[in-house]
Amino acid sequence: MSAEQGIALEKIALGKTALGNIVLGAIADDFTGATDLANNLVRGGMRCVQVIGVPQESIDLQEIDAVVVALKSRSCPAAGAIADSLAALEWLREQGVRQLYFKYCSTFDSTDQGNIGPVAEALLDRLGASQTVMVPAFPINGRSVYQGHLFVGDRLLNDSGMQHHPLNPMQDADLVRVLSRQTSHPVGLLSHSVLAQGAGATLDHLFALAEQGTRHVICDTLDEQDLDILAEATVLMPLVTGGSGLGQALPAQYRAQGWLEPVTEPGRLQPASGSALVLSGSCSKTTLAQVADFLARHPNGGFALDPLSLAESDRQWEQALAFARQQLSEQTAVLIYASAEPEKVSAAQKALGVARAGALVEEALSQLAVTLVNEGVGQLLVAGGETSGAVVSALEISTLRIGEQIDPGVPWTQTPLAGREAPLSLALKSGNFGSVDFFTRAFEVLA
Ligand SMILES: Nc1ncnc2c1ncn2[C@@H]1O[C@H](COP(=O)(O)OP(=O)(O)O)[C@@H](O)[C@H]1O
Ligand SMILES: O=C(O)[C@@H](O)C(=O)COP(=O)(O)O
Repeated sequence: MSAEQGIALEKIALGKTALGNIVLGAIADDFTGATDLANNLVRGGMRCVQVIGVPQESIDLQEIDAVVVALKSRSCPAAGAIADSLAALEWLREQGVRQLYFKYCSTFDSTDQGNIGPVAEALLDRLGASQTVMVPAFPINGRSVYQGHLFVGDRLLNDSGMQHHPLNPMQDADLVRVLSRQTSHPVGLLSHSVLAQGAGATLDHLFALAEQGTRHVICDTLDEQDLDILAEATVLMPLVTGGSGLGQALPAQYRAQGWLEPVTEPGRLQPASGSALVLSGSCSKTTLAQVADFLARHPNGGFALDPLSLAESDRQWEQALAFARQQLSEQTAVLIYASAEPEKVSAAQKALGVARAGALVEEALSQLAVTLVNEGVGQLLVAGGETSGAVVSALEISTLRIGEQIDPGVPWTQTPLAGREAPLSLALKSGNFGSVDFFTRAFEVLA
């Protein structure tokens, strides 16, 4: 980036963001997404803390380079998502962050009603900024964008399994079109042919779009090198948005700006203790394969929950609890899951409604987590973004330190819990992340 471009960028966009010691403040629309971003920042050499919601009390942010505020704002009505995101923005500004990052899903999880467009719009307005980039790509996990179309591996988004998502079925891979349905402002494209010319050409294109009033720019991204170019071009923007991929490239740019000190082992945690439990409310294709792999290894180790039974009475929940207690007392692996194939999910949703079916599952898994953690579970793996949000809220967790990566996008984290001497080790797995043996291998990483 030339000096003129840097100055011009600050002039058109830097707005009123306070400059402080914390380099990056992020607002994540779900809890697994938050740990995914935090994981990449830690791997980039940033000392990072994840807070659950906007902290009500002051927290110690000394020797912290990045703070990720985890919200549950992906699937709620847009007005609530905007209000929560703006509250997070205000809190982060009070901490004096240099750059803001709105983290959403690498599969652009949203509906025509929002929430990505309306939230990005509200954040730009509040910052007095004129433009932001949209970078959902996460190449190491197979998410890439070409001519504005999102791919998962070699499939277009709408053919990747995401078209069956229980809460936000993604039936259009053209992100310019998807986002245009969520905002009244024009949506631009940074195509790969421009990006390939480097950060200078990228910035020129962004400026040209800004002059035409284009506030949101979907960015093509094929690989890690593209992320590096995007990070170089956007390091001075007040607000960037995307999946966690851009977060893996930004720390090097912060170092180049002289904003980061070198640290050793930014992600070291205490040794894990207590028994191990897996709870899964994700119905994503990857999770379904992980559930099947676990059940093949432990034919008697799994208990399936069904929202239709949960709606009738507490009986199935009590059976699940008894099953988990028995398995844990025998120190055998245990998985409680509601994860089901699309046909089964739609049947439950038809009978109960989408929201009620989801809420019943989330409540059942959360209450199992609360009971079993109280009884000695110390290593808890939760699969699913909404599911993780529900479990973490029920456990009244307020902060997470980020530790070792299990697979790209999923680290172990640790949190102190009232009434427990040792911290709880917690892994929050995004639905579509992780290798097929994730439910087994995650605990080997901790051992
Ligand atoms: N069998 C089921 N029928 C209907 N809804 C379900 C079922 N199992 C899980 N759900 C709901 O589907 C949603 C899955 O979303 P989430 O936890 O974010 O998973 P992912 O990370 O795969 O998107 C949750 O709200 C969950 O409660
Ligand atoms: O960016 C991603 O893909 C993840 O960080 C994420 O947000 C996934 O969401 P869930 O699949 O709902 O966990």
